[in-house]
Amino acid sequence: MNVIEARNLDLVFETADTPVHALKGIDLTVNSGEFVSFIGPSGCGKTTLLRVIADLEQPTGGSISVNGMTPDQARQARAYGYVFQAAALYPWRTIEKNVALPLEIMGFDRAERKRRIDANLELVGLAGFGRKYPWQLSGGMQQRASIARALCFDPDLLLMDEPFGALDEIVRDHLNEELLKLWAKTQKTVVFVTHSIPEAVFLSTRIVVMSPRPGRIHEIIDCDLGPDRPLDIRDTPEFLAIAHRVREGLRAGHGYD
Ligand SMILES: Nc1ncnc2c1ncn2[C@@H]1O[C@H](COP(=O)(O)OP(=O)(O)OP(=O)(O)O)[C@@H](O)[C@H]1O
Repeated sequence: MNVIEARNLDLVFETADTPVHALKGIDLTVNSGEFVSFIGPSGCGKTTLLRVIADLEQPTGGSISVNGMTPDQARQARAYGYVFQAAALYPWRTIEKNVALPLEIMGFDRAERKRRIDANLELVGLAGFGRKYPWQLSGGMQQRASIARALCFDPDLLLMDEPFGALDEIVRDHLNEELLKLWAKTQKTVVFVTHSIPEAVFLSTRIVVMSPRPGRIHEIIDCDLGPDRPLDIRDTPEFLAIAHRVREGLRAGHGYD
């Protein structure tokens, strides 16, 4: 089943001076269970495209559906969980209270909230940390908590905007492995924004290479490394060949103007 279907999508931001053509002619289909990454230079529209899927921005042309609905209907049906660049946890709430927030808004009763909080903190490796406050956890743990919050109402689709961009490489590697396991276990569809070629190749089933001004899809690269990907797969010729294709695509799509 198609989870996301974008056709000839356009988005122009009207600004005080010149309009910014953030997305142009985007055609993209994401199928159920895929892990699709958007990669491209800063300002090419990766975040904007993710925000259009999440109904946080309105396209100025073309069409898009999410789970067969408009983005607005999909948002209201809680079709997706969204993970931001920064963990965006409320500092005055404990980790479990932060994870509980969407569940409170959706009206789950106390027992069901507790069941889901425990299950999702366990899933992201934070069992036992529910009573801590965000500032008592490392950056990587805070980002795991924000993933637990996005997963707690069990959406089929996870939208992730550079969730590990601010973390050091060792923590990032570890969370990449954990995310891959979580994806295999839950069978969710993931759309993931990144600047990192190794991260995109390690995680994805397909990589969408974008180019700037206006933001377009330059190329979509299949990443058929199979579901079992230990970190040292990054040293294999297959991995390096895909990384090379992505780098070439980025170079070709970039005007260096
Ligand atoms: N609300 C807005 N108003 C005007 N211009 C905007 C707005 N949001 C984004 N833009 C512009 O649209 C373009 C695409 O931005 P976007 O944040 O999607 O890029 P990106 O590829 O995610 O960048 P980065 O990798 O740096 O996060 C940029 O030129 C940005 O300045």
